[in-house]
Amino acid sequence: MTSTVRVSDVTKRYGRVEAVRDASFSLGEGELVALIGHNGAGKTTLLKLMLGLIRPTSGAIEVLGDNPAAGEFAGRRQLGYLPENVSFDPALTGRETQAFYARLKREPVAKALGLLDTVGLGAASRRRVSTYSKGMRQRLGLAQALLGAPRVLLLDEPTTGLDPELRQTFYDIIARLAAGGTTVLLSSHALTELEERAGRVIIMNRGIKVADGSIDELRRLARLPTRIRLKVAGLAPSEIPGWAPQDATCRRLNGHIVEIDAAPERKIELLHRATAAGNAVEDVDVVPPTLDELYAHFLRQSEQAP
Ligand SMILES: Nc1ncnc2c1ncn2[C@@H]1O[C@H](COP(=O)(O)OP(=O)(O)OP(=O)(O)O)[C@@H](O)[C@H]1O
Repeated sequence: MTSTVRVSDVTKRYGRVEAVRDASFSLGEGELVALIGHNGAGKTTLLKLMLGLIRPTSGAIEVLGDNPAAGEFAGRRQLGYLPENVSFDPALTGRETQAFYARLKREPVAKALGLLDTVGLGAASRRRVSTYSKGMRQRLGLAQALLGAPRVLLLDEPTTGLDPELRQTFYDIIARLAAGGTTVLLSSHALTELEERAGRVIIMNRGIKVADGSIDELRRLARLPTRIRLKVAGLAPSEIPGWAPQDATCRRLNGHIVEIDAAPERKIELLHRATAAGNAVEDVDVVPPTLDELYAHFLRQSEQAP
């Protein structure tokens, strides 16, 4: 996979605050990567470094083969950015706004206006931005970020304030871009919606990268238990079935459900036990650790590190 972004041993200090400390990672073509972390974890700082808006205190950044902070950054036209708070001139229409940004980026205006349809703003494009809802302004921001078919797309909390349907449209658009080879990096707090969508997750805590991998890789590393939920007939209200392993945590969820925490390597054995002849198991759900739980785990681990 060709790397489009390389962050090597980057530290960014603001006075005594270390916004980013010793961060290193590469992003590849076609990757859809979520950058997650608490407020102040360093996410926006990383995006600004990649955009060349600020320079690292130490370390090096390369975007599309260039230093983004160098005066003449050739890759800039292939870089799309959606800031956390998009703000546009309220007196301009959607079309006028998009045309303005197209000229700034030296892109053909007609093609740029077509992007308004892509983000579902075609019908509202002749209305003033002052009449747009938050979600519509966010779509306009995305249309602006998509100008010039970027090879790298940086999105700062792009789904905040979007309703579920818009979120779906939004993820469909960026998934299509990633499938076409664009590197998409999005910072977010919305962990549940990222779970099935991000191919890779980078977790930041207090400026430090504390985890980096696909959700499956993070699950393997974290070794958190998988919850096995079984619907068992004929149990008394607080009864735990005799076949449940003594050394595993078991709990009752409601009248019928027994929930067992299974270490990753014991999942299959437990399912065998549960479904062995004679057991009254009527249904089973296997619930692996969620991104929320993985995130909490890696944060805890980094806080406990010496
Ligand atoms: N221009 C600045 N001057 C001084 N400190 C700054 C500046 N920009 C960021 N910081 C500090 O750097 C740290 C990281 O900030 P950053 O904006 O990167 O966090 P973030 O992860 O994007 O947070 P959020 O989720 O709240 O947007 C914070 O402690 C912040 O106060």
